[in-house]
Amino acid sequence: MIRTSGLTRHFTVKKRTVEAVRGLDLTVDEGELVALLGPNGAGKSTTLRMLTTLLRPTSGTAEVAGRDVTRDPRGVRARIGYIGQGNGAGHSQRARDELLSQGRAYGMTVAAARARADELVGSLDLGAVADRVVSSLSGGQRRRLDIAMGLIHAPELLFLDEPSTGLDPQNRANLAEHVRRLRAEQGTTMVLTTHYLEEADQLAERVVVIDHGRVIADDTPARLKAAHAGDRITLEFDHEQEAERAEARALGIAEGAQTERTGTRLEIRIDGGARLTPKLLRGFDEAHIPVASVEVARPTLDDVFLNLTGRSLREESAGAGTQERAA
Ligand SMILES: Nc1ncnc2c1ncn2[C@@H]1O[C@H](COP(=O)(O)OP(=O)(O)OP(=O)(O)O)[C@@H](O)[C@H]1O
Repeated sequence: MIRTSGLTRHFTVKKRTVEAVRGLDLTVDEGELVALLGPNGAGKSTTLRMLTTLLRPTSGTAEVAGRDVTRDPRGVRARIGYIGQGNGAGHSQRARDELLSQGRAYGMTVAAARARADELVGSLDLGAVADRVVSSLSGGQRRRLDIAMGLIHAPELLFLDEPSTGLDPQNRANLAEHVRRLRAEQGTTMVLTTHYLEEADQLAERVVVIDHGRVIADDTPARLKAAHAGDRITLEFDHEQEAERAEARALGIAEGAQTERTGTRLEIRIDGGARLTPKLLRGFDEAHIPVASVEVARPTLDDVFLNLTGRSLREESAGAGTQERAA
């Protein structure tokens, strides 16, 4: 469904070259639900904009839905749906009419557009708001309408750029549920970008981790976590000295463990941490090191990112949005 080779895009900002996407090789098969995950500025939107023909690659090739993005952009556009970041100003049309206009813009007959709009209003749970003007819809409803608009012409492939940005956690979960259902009901191949770790983890069958314009990992969330991150055991002690002794003891018990000590806290990363914890606690007990508290956490995609780059995706996303842009 998508095949890119060495896809690259540079921008020139104040005589400096920004390498937004550098030699991206990506394959997405029919029916997949893939998330491009990365911090702000990683190159996710630029990749999506090249795949949807909104931006010409500097070099490399991309074939989308069987057409080349540079040689046949119209052919690509006819076969895909694209939902960009946010939709700006409110609209004075009713939601259902907006959908019908969109269908007509794609050359559908009134009857076909109406039938398809009804179907999408049903699958995206828009029945209660379909006759309201768009500007009066909530963020979550608006986002669902955006998705319906992107799907009106029944594209084989749907691109969603940061679909849940700006939504509260409940609406985000709700949107994820709708995306999953759409996939199940309509079999549309979907590629979405996100910097929400939980969203990528729960929604996508495959996560492509992008950093500095390159793919640094590409697999199912479960396999990424198994390959790149262990469980995290966090221990608290009453005194720093105890944490120090516990660290030495832990390294003797848990071979291959990675430890990090901050004051009275000791963090241990290791595969199978949950099963190892009782053994560790027995070891500390034997050495007369009293443990104040213990917590075992399964790895997250953030741990994967941390392991691959030495940086946390959470911190990067929190401090987002200060990059320069030019047209
Ligand atoms: N039109 C542009 N002009 C100049 N630089 C740009 C332009 N668009 C993107 N960039 C730069 O390219 C890099 C990648 O940006 P891009 O928007 O693709 O990242 P992203 O991963 O989608 O981030 P976000 O999560 O913030 O949307 C950034 O350094 C950005 O500043």
